[in-house]
Amino acid sequence: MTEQKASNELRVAIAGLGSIGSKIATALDQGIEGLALSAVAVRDPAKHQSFLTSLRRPPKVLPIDQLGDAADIVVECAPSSQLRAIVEPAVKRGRSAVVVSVGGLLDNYDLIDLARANGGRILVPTGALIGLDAVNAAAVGTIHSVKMVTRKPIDGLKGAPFIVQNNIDIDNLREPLKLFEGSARDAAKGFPANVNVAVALSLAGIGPDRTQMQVWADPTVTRNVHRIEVEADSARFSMGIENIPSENPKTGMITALSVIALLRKQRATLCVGT
Ligand SMILES: NC(=O)C1=CN([C@@H]2O[C@H](COP(=O)(O)OP(=O)(O)OC[C@H]3O[C@@H](n4cnc5c(N)ncnc54)[C@H](OP(=O)(O)O)[C@@H]3O)[C@@H](O)[C@H]2O)C=CC1
Ligand SMILES: O=C([O-])CC(=O)C(=O)O
Repeated sequence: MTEQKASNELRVAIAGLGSIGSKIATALDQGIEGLALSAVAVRDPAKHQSFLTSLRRPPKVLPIDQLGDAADIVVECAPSSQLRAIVEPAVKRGRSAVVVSVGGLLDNYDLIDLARANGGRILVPTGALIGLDAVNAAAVGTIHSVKMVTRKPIDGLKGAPFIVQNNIDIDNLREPLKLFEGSARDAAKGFPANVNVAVALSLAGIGPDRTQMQVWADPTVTRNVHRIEVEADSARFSMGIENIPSENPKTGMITALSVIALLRKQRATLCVGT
């Protein structure tokens, strides 16, 4: 049954309460103008019980496919394997889905048509990256090339399918090793928990096949480092960000903050940046 709204607040549901989802839940509980946390979905509710009861207004705990019944905006922050199960029912109901496992969108691109047909929306935050406003703007004109280089500490790359399938030993590295060079689409297949940022960049710009990417395992860095070069008919720009890893070493701390900033914009009177 559809939940009745108590006010004109936008109801927000969160799928996944890991390093990103728990920060968003806390921010919503502390107060974001015009928004209220209505529901969450987790794999193991018992594990998150004490966190949820510590919130001032504990949300409902629902199965992931029911979040769209209880919310206007569903925020996906679970592993990309769950992306479809979270986003499909939400956009079918005409809801907005905020997607952080952006790489998973490439294998589920029909969700965009599904959202369009049902009045839903898919919102991709800048996440752990920088400057998607400039890339969006440049894409209104013509972008000639987008090149990105990602360097991560060893702990942030362990277990990536590309490393496992190619039997690459990164544990004993003493100097940086280029693991991958190719398209953002192929990078997302090989490093699904590491290069969502490259897919977001590609969707803002010239697409996952033309966006060029390198991935390095770098024992000399302690942060997730992303450098980007864009060549367009309106501008040439270089961008860089050095993310402090969160409690999940693969995920930069700024990712959750980017989603919170996106949520703040939903009802803010003053919005800055595109
Ligand atoms: N767009 C971007 O810039 C970035 C995107 N990401 C991506 O964001 C996503 C989330 O990252 P992060 O928060 O660090 O990941 P975590 O591993 O910290 O958290 C994932 C959460 O999803 C939950 N989960 C797993 N399976 C299910 C399920 N079937 N139903 C409901 N919940 C489930 C986990 O539950 P439990 O706690 O029980 O294990 C956990 O709480 C990842 O896909 C990551 O790759 C990361 C960094 C940047
Ligand atoms: O946090 C980061 O620096 C980027 C990341 O993991 C991703 O894009 O998946």
